Amino acid sequence: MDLTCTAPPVSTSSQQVMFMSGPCLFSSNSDTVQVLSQLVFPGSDPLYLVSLALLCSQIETPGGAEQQTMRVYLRVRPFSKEELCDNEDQDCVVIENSQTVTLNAPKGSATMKSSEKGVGTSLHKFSFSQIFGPETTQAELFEDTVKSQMSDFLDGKNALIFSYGVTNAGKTFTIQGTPKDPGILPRVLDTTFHHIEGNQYEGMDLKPYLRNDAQYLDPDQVKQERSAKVAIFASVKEVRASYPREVSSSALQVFLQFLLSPSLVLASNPTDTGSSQFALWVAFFEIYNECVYDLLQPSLCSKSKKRSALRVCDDGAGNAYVKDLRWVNIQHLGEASKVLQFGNKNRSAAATKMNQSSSRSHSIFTMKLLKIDDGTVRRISEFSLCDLAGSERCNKTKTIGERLKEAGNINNSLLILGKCITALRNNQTDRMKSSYIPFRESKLTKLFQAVFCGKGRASMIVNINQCASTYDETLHVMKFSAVAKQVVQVIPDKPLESLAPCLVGRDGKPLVRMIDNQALESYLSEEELLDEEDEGDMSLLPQNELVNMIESLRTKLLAERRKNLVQEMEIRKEMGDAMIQQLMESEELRTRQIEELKESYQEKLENTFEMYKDAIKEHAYQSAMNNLEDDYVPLDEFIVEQEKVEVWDDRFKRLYKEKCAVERMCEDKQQVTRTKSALCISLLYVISLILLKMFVVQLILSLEKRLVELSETLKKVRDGFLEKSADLAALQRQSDDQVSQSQWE
Ligand SMILES: Nc1ncnc2c1ncn2[C@@H]1O[C@H](COP(=O)(O)OP(=O)(O)OP(=O)(O)O)[C@@H](O)[C@H]1O
Repeated sequence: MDLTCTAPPVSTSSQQVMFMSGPCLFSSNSDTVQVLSQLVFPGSDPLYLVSLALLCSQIETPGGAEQQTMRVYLRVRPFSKEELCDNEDQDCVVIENSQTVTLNAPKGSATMKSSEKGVGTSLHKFSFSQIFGPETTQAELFEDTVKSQMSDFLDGKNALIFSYGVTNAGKTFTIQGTPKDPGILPRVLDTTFHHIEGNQYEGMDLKPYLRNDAQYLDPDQVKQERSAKVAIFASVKEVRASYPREVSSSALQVFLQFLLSPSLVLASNPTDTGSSQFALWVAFFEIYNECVYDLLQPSLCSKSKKRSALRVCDDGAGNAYVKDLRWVNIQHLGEASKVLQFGNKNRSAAATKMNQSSSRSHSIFTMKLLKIDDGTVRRISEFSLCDLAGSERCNKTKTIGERLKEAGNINNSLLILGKCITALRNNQTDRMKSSYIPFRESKLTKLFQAVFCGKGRASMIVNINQCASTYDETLHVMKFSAVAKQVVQVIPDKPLESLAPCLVGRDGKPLVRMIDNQALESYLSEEELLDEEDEGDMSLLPQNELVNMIESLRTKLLAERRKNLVQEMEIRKEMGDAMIQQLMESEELRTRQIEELKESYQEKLENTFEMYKDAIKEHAYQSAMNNLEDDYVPLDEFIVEQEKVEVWDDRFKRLYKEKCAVERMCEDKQQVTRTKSALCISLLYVISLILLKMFVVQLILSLEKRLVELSETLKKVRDGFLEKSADLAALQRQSDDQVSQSQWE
């Protein structure tokens, strides 16, 4: 019986809530799970609750939902010639059997150094769902890994494959391959087209909307879709024309031949498509530095335009989707290859513009298969292939500036992915413990939360190389994958056909919706229906029994509430611890980054200095070379010139000699002059001496004369004195005589 209703503005998932919460699907224990999971992931959708309930309450899976650990495959790529020349082959990776591999630390690796110090071991053993050695072909890998997910996708279930590994380990080769050796993605497309062949919906008026719904397009919108598609394909033609003809055409031919080759179609019987029709829509985007960029936006090709980041939004039912992402309807394999080429071209163009290598971003190619019956979308299944960025850590890579930021973001999103996987695993192993799962902390995990939580099957292909130089990083990748391998996934065995997507119109408002009652019944398990009957019986019980039952239920409820409270407190504490831990880790990371930044600046400075030195040397050399070119003369002219130079040289020498002679003469003359002068000076000196002597003699003579005169004068004075004295004496005597006479008298 078909149930027709005018759907209220709610999404598919909110209708799932109705299905779940009607009959008593969960035991009291699983009710706890529901409360808890709403605490941990507010808005998480009920299908996830089913999976969590299965994990936590150990109850049998209703309707036979399948539980299995996540499939983790290992692919070891062969050595390149250069790597062999560089002595990278040191038996680091030894494949023991199809599921076990041993890693031997090479000399000089950090692991070996730690083991020599007694910390850890140099030998590590890992097991995988399956190991693919260097000789594995792309076809073999596809057969043994993707096939089961491929059938899931065609049966209406979701699938996710992501390739993980260090840079240059072969992730892109595995996902996309090369034109001559196509990888998983072209093979998935090939198989899908083979499956829907003859039943393709050509209307292009039913398009994916939000995460799980579909939108009805009016003729104008269809026209817009067609012209956008034409623009993309036209641009791809231009790309092809820009390559040398023989290369582009032959490579493309091989790729298209591959795509069209029936031999590569899945060996399994394609599911019977009945009268249903199918539409395949694809999107291609990348996450770079925690920003989502659409790789199918034509504007990206123009050099001047800056590409704009898209938002990751919630559809209201806990499902993340990329808002305004371009979805392209593809009708055949040729179109698929063009879309892929266009996206890759955009990716490398953007990478060049931003000076990044494409391996620095996570690229995601998503296909949505719409199953359409009588113009109504019955179900939508999704297949995403995610080529993760290289997993190397920033302490190894010499990262500066933008590189550091990008390495930080890559490491962060991979770290969050790792944390989600670890938390999922922990929650599953210790069911009393519900750790916070940080899906919403990175765009990558936010987008794939639904798949991890039971809305599809995820598998991981771990790519490694065998190089000794990247051993430590490879070991890190292997440890991460060992955790991933333990995650249990709950995959509903039925397609979500009963939860038919909500069909919305141009304005995004829901249109009339059909619900297949048969599918609805098949979705509700026998147990659930029996529960409903039990509920009916209860009303017939006597009043006292009902009162008792209410009492016991109240007691149970109180006990549950108490338990919930304790668990909530534990969760809050764990979340707090996790946040503190994360803060400490990010602090440590920042410190390390600053240290590295310092080191790298130092190194950069030294390099720049060296560069300048080299440039100056180069410049000097170039100038010398240029001068050499400018001054070039033929040999004959050179000899003539040389002879002239010799003549001039002789002349010059002669002149030089003459000049020297003249100089010598001048010098002699000067010498004579100097001698003459010296003689004159001597003569003058002698004359002056003579004159001086004469003057002195004269002086002496005059002094002598004066002395004589003075002596004479003195003599005269003395004589005069003597005379006078004699006179005086005579006078004295006279006087005495006179006195004596007088006395006598
Ligand atoms: N299985 C393989 N067989 C042969 N060649 C391979 C294989 N895997 C990878 N290669 C080659 O190794 C090189 C590196 O591979 P690829 O570019 O896929 O690495 P990657 O991990 O995607 O690197 P990045 O993270 O930098 O994008 C390429 O030249 C590729 O062709």
